[in-house]
Amino acid sequence: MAEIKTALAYFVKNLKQYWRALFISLLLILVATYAQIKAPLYLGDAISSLTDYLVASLTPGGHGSLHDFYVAVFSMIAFYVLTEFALLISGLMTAKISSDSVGVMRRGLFGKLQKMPVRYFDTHQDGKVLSLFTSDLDNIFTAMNNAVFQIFSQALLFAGVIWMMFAKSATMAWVTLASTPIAIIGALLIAKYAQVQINHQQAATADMNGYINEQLAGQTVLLTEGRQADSIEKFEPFNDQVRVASQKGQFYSGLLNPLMQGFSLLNLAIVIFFGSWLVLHNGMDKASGLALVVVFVNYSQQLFQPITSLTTIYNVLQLAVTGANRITEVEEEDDEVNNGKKIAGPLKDEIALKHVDFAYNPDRQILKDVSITVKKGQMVALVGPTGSGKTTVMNLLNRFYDLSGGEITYDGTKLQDFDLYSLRDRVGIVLQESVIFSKSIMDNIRYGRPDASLKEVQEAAKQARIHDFIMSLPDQYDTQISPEKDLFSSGQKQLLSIARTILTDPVLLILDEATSNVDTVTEAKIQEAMDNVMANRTSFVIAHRLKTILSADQIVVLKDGQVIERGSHEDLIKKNGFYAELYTNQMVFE
Ligand SMILES: Nc1ncnc2c1ncn2[C@@H]1O[C@H](COP(=O)(O)OP(=O)(O)OP(=O)(O)O)[C@@H](O)[C@H]1O
Repeated sequence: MAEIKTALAYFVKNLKQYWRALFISLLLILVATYAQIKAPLYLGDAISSLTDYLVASLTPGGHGSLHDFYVAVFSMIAFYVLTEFALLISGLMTAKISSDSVGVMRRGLFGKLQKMPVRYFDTHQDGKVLSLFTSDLDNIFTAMNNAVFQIFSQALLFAGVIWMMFAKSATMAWVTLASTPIAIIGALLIAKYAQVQINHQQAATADMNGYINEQLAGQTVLLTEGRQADSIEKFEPFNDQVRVASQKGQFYSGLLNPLMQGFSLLNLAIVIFFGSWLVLHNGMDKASGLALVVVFVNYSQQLFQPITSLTTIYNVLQLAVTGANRITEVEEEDDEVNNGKKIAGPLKDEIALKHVDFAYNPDRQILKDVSITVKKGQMVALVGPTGSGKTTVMNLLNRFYDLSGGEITYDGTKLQDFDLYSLRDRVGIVLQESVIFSKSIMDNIRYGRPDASLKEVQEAAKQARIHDFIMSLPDQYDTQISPEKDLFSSGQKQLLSIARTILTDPVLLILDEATSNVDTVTEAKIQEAMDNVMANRTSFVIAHRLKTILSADQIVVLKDGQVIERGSHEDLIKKNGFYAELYTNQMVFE
């Protein structure tokens, strides 16, 4: 019940701006339903007036008139045309309302994701976040487009037909309704079984997608290790699960229509048989009797249409309710906290981490009492074994997470006191894994400063040592990059992100040195590019190749989240501790 309440609240929120169109659309359905249940009455009139005419014509000396017959036939046609016309317009309006409102929902969800803290993306699989857009919003669209209005129109039709039948003849109405309870129970049972199978099918598909995702992500390892046959063999059970579940789902859903057809025919037989019997034994005149049976034959068919539709819709609605609940869950997540009012300006003095403690999860502390000060224009290098917390320090400087203890200050002001976006505007980050967007090279470089001119972009690319490569491409800076057209090696991608960072001219630079194996020429270029971007800039560098940080003003050695040594390269070598050992080991392999 709570699920339905949440889903309703979500729909009301996103549909309220369309209330006028919705109202007109529902009104049209009302008109269509009224015309649809009214039309059989004119069919009855037509038959009875035709019968009267025939009887009169066959009586010697009598002559009948076809006037009433024509009126009835034209009225019937007019009502059927009205039905279809109103349904057509309402259908078109529904399609527009559904696509517009799902567009609003999509925009709302996408906007919400942009405001989420990094922690949310750490703890949620990309595939699951994406399925909110692909699967959940699609289910909502299907439900809105096909189901929501159908419920209204079919429920109205069902009630209207029953009302009309009783208005016309209560006895015949009871005869027509006699078999419907069994039909409704049968339809509900089938819908319930079909739902169970659809749930199985969805779960099996999610498992299979997870497996495919993992295998595709690890394709290179899979090929190198020659595990293709094993990968295919392990895929089979997942595939089988989906196949069996979808077969069963289709079987139960497929049963519904024939079963309802069967009930409808049975009902038709009852109506014709008992109807004729009643007419014959109730002393009704033949013309009216015949007309009454024909009218009820029509109603009996109209009665079964809503039962079939409503049970088919049930499954569609179920999926939409689940989708709306999943999206609401995301929308209710807290936004990234941004209470600070101060606007970060150019750095005057220093950035300092003071006794910083931090944990991603409460049960495991990552940083313990870390203190680092970097003066304006200085370069601090962070070194340490893998998992020692280097990237974590960088994440905190950009306020991707809040601290558990201690503080980080920017010219003496705590990071929380700054407006988050102004702070991040001042910070430039070059990550190990460079991010490239499906845009032109030009737009990729000026991603952080979309108004930059070609000259400025080229200057940044020159400093980043990637300009010559770009100029060697046929479309140069207009070259479009896409996942299918991966022109850059990982080293070149890092040069491109260095160019992007140079262009934004950040006050504080965070640089995570690429660990990927790049050739020596590219490595030298990366080094030059890094030197260029760091020149006269306050910077934090995570260094993996220690020879790149020999000139750092301060080297901070982290181990298990704690600072164990600090000083210049010479100081640390003299100290002959952890850093000296690390350095000596690397030099042996260089
Ligand atoms: N988002 C996260 N959620 C939970 N734990 C995390 C998260 N990111 C990192 N950790 C954990 O924090 C610890 C420090 O990780 P971090 O990435 O800061 O190390 P690092 O020194 O940068 O390592 P590397 O040199 O391998 O990049 C690791 O034990 C890691 O498992």
